[in-house]
Amino acid sequence: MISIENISREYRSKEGQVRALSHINLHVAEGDFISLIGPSGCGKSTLINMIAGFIQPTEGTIRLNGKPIRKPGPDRGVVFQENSLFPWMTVEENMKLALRNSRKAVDYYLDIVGLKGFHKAYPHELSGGMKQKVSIARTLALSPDVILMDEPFSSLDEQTRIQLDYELKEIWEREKKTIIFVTHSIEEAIYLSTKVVLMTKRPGRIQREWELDRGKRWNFYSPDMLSLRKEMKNSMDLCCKDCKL
Ligand SMILES: Nc1ncnc2c1ncn2[C@@H]1O[C@H](COP(=O)(O)OP(=O)(O)OP(=O)(O)O)[C@@H](O)[C@H]1O
Repeated sequence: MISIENISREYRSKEGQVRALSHINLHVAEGDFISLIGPSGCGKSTLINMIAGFIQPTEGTIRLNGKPIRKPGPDRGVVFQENSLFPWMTVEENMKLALRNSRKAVDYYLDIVGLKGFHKAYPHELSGGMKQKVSIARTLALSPDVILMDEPFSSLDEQTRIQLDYELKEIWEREKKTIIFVTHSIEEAIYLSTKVVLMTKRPGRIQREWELDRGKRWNFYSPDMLSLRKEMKNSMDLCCKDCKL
């Protein structure tokens, strides 16, 4: 579905050229849940922003269903870390912006994220987790081919994040979505993904990929989670001795 072919990206800044990503190759199949992990500044957001079409690669091509990505489009939905709702609009109004006023679709997708009955609430009346659920509902309602999520739960407390991870996994399974997800949490990546991709420190390259069992029910504190976490952490320490995740 998505083919990332030999992508590199440089930025021009006051300090000169910054090479953020170098020769990234990755294939995402329909129904995959891919998590990108790696040290701060390794280019995870850069990669997501290129798939979204917000920025262009310096070298290489990204294709969606065979066509090169040149700009943003409705075939890709993006969920950001926070603050993507208009504060002066109710939940329903925020969603209708995306949905061209379909009340039925608002009801359907609010129900999916467990926010039935919150139509008339304003963002300031919702918790952080609920706001992120509205952002997810709005993105789902657009029926994109792929959903790009850049640290969507990182501003939430741990308990809420674990709850939203659980709900996102249910939604992904039920709605059969393709998701690319950026996180700093190895456990979250293992819990959610069909594939975890570890990137090196800048310039970001792919260090290692782990294919995970699609149907597995992970427990955050079970021995298999802890041993895989350790393996991933060791790989990361090897590729960037002085970085922290
Ligand atoms: N607009 C820009 N201009 C110049 N440099 C940039 C720009 N955007 C990103 N960079 C640099 O590119 C590198 C990759 O940044 P990016 O935000 O993609 O990393 P990241 O892995 O998502 O980081 P984090 O985990 O901290 O969110 C960083 O060194 C960053 O400083």
